[in-house]
Amino acid sequence: MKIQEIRALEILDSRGFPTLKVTLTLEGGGQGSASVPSGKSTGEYEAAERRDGEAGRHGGKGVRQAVRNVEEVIAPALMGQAFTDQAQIDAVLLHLDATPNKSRLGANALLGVSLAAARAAAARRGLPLHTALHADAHLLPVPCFNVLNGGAHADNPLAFQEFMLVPAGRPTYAEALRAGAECYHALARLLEDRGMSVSVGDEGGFAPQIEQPEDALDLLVRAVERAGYHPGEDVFIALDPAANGFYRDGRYVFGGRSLSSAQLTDLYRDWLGRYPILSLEDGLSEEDRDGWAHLTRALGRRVQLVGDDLFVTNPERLRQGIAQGLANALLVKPNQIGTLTETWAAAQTARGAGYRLMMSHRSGETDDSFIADLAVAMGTGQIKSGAPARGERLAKYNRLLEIERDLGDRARFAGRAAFGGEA
Ligand SMILES: O=C(O)[C@@H](CO)OP(=O)(O)O
Ligand SMILES: [Mg+2]
Repeated sequence: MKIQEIRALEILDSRGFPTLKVTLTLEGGGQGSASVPSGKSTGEYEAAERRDGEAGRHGGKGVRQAVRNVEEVIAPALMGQAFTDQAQIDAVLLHLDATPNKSRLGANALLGVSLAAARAAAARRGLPLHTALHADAHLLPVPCFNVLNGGAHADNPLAFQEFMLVPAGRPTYAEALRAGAECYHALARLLEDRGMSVSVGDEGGFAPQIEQPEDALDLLVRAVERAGYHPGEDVFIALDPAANGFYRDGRYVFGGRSLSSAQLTDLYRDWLGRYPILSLEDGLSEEDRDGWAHLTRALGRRVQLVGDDLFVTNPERLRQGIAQGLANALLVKPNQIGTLTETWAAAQTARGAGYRLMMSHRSGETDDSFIADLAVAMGTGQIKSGAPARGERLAKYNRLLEIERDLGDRARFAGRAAFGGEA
């Protein structure tokens, strides 16, 4: 395939900040577009977004330079060349940028082109994206709904960032989505009954004025029951404390507490006995590698331990972490690394080591649903895309409904097995 044209456009993300959308056209037909998300609680070692120096009229820093890099550097280098596959295109992107963290052209510029190319290639073949990426993909991921927001994603006093409901015990993806939405509404009624705010955070989850993570966990369990589901059978819990956010001078400071790494691990162990928790992401800071090793030894057989900031979807950082016995699952965020090929490589490295995979959105999102198809193509068995409300979150969840319907009898819902462990 030969690339005929690549255009980029500065658009706004779900927080009203600039990001970019790339459209790539192939010679002889086939066009694809992709929009790039943006995180707020970013890991230290994520690939660098290209942002302009000055805050623009949107209040956030623009991506005009990233747009120019797509149109003036990347497009001329790719146009007219014949490519046989995605890996070749991504290799040229890496070569053009030639920095370890994509800071020259910007991981946002590279990813936009990389994903748009995948879409264009699928369109040319007349295939749905998930099928084009992996021919017999048929595993529908368990959706993890972030229904209570804290940390960097909300202005409430809750230090832990994400409290997710995981309807892993439902029979199909569509039933899981329905359960998530019903629990979300039940939670709203519960909060209203208690006179608490139902305003929402960046990912569409509620952000009431609570401070203690245990209060949030209790609310989740009550909401599941109120919606008529069984906690620990139909619906489970996943957490993303995003512990970098409350790590101060070697201690974890939240809700009036100051805990050592070992004490926080003990607290998590206690919660595993009290709440139906299936998954714990970034339970400790990325800097606290000894703590991570201890956490993994202590709880890794009982619960999924996901590395997000810890691994930043980077195959090399993941390899180091695996060698040190850190975590047992990888959070997959394409924009942390910058190309589709490297995202696959990270996922494959994780799989090879027996680590599980959770596909993930960013807190700043667009209506692009690429990660829904990618989750199916990779067979991650898990996806988190925020609350079951707000368009940019539902773009992914609703896309998965279409995929499940289109796969028909071949569709399989990953269910509880996707999380391993005993919980
Ligand atoms: O920490 C996370 O997992 C993400 C997505 O939920 O947040 P952000 O995109 O702000 O890094
Ligand atoms: Mg995270």
